[in-house]
Amino acid sequence: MSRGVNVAIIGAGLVGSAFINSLQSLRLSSITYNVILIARSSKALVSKQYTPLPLKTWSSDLAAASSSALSPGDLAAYLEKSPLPVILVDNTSNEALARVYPIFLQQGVSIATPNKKAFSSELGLWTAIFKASANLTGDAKRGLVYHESTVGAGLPVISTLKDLVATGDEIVKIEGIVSGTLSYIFNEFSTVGDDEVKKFSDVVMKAKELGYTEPDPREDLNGLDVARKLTILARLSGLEVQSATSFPVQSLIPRVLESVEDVAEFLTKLPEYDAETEKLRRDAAAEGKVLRFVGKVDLNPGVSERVTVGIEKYDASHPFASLKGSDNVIAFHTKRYGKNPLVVQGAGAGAEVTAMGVLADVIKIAERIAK
Ligand SMILES: NC(=O)C1=CN([C@@H]2O[C@H](COP(=O)(O)OP(=O)(O)OC[C@H]3O[C@@H](n4cnc5c(N)ncnc54)[C@H](OP(=O)(O)O)[C@@H]3O)[C@@H](O)[C@H]2O)C=CC1
Ligand SMILES: N[C@@H](CC=O)C(=O)O
Ligand code: NA
Repeated sequence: MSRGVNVAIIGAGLVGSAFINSLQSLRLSSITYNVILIARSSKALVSKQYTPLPLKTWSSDLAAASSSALSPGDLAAYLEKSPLPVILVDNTSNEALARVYPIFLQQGVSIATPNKKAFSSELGLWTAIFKASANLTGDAKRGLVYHESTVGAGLPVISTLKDLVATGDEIVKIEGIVSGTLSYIFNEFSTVGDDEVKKFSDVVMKAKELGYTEPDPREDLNGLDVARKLTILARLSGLEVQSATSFPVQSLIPRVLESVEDVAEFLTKLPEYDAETEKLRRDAAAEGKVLRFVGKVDLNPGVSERVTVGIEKYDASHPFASLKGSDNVIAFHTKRYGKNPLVVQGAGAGAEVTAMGVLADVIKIAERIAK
């Protein structure tokens, strides 16, 4: 007899839509995935009897839905009564939802998510999440939490790091380009040869159009998105990083625009400050170098700043200089791998590759909990 899980999907934007489409085309699965809830910020489709929602028409059904989005409390009450094990798929970047993960996990709801907020806010939330989960406790009444797409989208970054640590390897240093947006921006803006010089603000707009940026692109430009990812990598490596703002992070937001509240106004004004980034690009080019936005976790003894995030200059011959598109590259320097780091590279942003990571997590959870 086939086993099944119920799936509740919060967030149906770029990643959420791609996730629902990928879920529909799942093949060769012995597990049935019943979607019982799909919500965006103002609307929700909810199956009151926990029967599967029809997925072919989900988008128009959601647009026509009369229910407003559920509060985290109402969502928890609804999921608690599910007759099958439940996986909550959080495809938002909402912090309030991330903060109630411990409650969902305690009541047995598992979570798969690309939302970095839960894992990169204060250390207490990270600890509460894993204490409440079955990941650490092994308590089958609790939920599991998987978050591969929080770093490097669908690239196997989190799973690789967890495997290294679980098998007793020692992390020495992790170094990489972990923002699809900033990778794309600098790969286009600061190129080897620099034949055709592009405006920084034009490339930012293009990255937004391509769906690489956070819902608010300033979270990419101010370095916070990279800082959040580095916080996650550092914590998984054993460093008790207090928060994503507890180490040096370089921002690319012009100081004068820091106080602008509205995103649209910010993007309209950004071209007025192109000269600042253009100078950085030209100075690097004069040394035969390119600019790249890099994050590092350094566990070598004696290093004072364990985690750093910012612009670095690289020779044209360096592997970071020849990255393409939104590619991420993450080098794991470990005791076992010695002088040649384990390197993971490929598209690190975009709806399809991010949804792939989330769906792979959902499958891993379902294989453990389906009934
Ligand atoms: N895009 C990418 O390449 C990658 C994204 N991620 C992460 O994936 C997540 C989603 O990103 P993306 O799809 O690009 O973002 P979008 O802005 O396209 O989608 C976000 C969705 O979340 C919904 N939402 C926000 N708050 C709530 C809420 N309180 N209740 C219900 N729904 C809510 C929005 O509703 P509404 O439609 O009404 O606005 C929207 O549908 C983010 O955490 C991001 O960091 C991770 C890796 C790569
Ligand atoms: N905005 C992020 C999306 C993935 O986390 C990025 O550009 O990498
Ligand atoms: Na990943």
